[in-house]
Amino acid sequence: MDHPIINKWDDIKNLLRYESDISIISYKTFLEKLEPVKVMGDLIVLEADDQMAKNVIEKKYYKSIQIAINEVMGKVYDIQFVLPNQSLDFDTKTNSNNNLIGFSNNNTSDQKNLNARYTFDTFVVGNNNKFAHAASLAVAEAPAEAYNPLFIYGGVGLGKTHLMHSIAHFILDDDSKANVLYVSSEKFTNELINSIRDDKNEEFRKKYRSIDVLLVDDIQFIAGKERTQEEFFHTFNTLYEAKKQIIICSDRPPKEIETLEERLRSRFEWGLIADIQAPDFETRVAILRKKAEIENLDLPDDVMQYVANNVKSNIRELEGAVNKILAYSRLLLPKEITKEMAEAALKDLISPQEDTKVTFKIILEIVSEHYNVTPADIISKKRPREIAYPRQIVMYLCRKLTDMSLPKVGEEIGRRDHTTVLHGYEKIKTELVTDMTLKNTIDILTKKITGK
Ligand SMILES: Nc1ncnc2c1ncn2[C@@H]1O[C@H](COP(=O)(O)OP(=O)(O)OP(=O)(O)O)[C@@H](O)[C@H]1O
Repeated sequence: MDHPIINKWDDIKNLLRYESDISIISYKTFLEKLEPVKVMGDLIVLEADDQMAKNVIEKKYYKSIQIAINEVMGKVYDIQFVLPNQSLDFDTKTNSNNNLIGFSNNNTSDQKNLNARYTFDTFVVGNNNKFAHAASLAVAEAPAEAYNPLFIYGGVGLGKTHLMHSIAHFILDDDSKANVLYVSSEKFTNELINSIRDDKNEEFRKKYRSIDVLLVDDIQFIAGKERTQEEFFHTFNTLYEAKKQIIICSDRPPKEIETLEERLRSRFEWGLIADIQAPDFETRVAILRKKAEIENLDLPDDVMQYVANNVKSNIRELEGAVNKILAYSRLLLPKEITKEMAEAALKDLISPQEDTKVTFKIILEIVSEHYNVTPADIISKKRPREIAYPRQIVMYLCRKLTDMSLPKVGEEIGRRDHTTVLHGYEKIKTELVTDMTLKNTIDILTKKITGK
């Protein structure tokens, strides 16, 4: 496996060993042999020594491990534990879209490319999402019979992906052999580009046209891409005519996706369109309560209300706020979470936003998340390609999207010599002329950064 966590695994283990409340005997008995075997988006798979250790770790140490990982990697991951005999078929391929780093499990790797936490059970239903939730459940219970296609739209971080994964899990729980495929439109586009490049168009078609349930996330990104739209149109028709279920997500309704071909737009409107709005205060508190329950956290009511009152429009940020409070509480004594502590932990998050201008920090965060490296890695001196490359992308995007001078970008990124920044910028610019996959990725990153 090729992922930054490998180099940092000893630091994580040291935190568990020396800085947590875990006794040295427990550490040696259960945790010492724990090793990362795969990282997939926000999910880390850890291999436990044996069944007994796995059971105990799952029950008692999940949170401590998650916090230690967060402290070292600067990101909260979900964790899944496996046993050595559950070994999977490894490769070192990076799937930039789903951040799949680690194993490919033959034909089922895409099916497994689902976040185990995103199920109907963990989804809180409120006024903002009850229609989309009901529609998703109906589709999950009767694929291709209830509504086809199902088109879900809503703003950033409001639960569209969570609902899509819930549908996929529900269908797979019912029939583990169902051919369910979840992809983002970025992955669809990149696979198409690669299949054309490698003369494997037939394989691509075969893969996408033999699916029982196709879930495509962020469809708005295919707008303006003629060849992708053409291919998706035929995929859609083939599946639809074969009575297979199609579920599509977007940040806006079909009629507002500019440069989307009319024939696709009308197809997206054939079935049911359901929207998700920002949650109201009560739903935000209910989501926090659910998170506390699932993760066994002791979050006092006044803390939940403080967070819900201040983080309003994005559930990912709501969760991020809780994770920040947890990380903060771990560093301080007493560890008991209070409203004062929450205020201190969230002061950067909650202080009035300067403006919506594109900043270095936004570029850094979005690029690191996309390439599954930490912001700290990007501004470090490390040189492996999986870090150096996203660093060059950050340099490129800073030049393209901000008015920062070369020396200023150099300063932010920890390079005194601004010619390094110029070199990074020029390199990506040159590659963009011939590399369509990179172009697609840059387009998507730009849209995420600028919100346009
Ligand atoms: N109703 C909900 N109940 C519980 N958790 C939720 C709910 N809605 C969203 N979340 C959580 O918020 C986070 C963001 O959700 P998700 O990734 O599904 O958003 P999204 O709409 O797909 O965002 P994007 O537009 O960025 O792709 C996830 O961790 C998800 O579990």
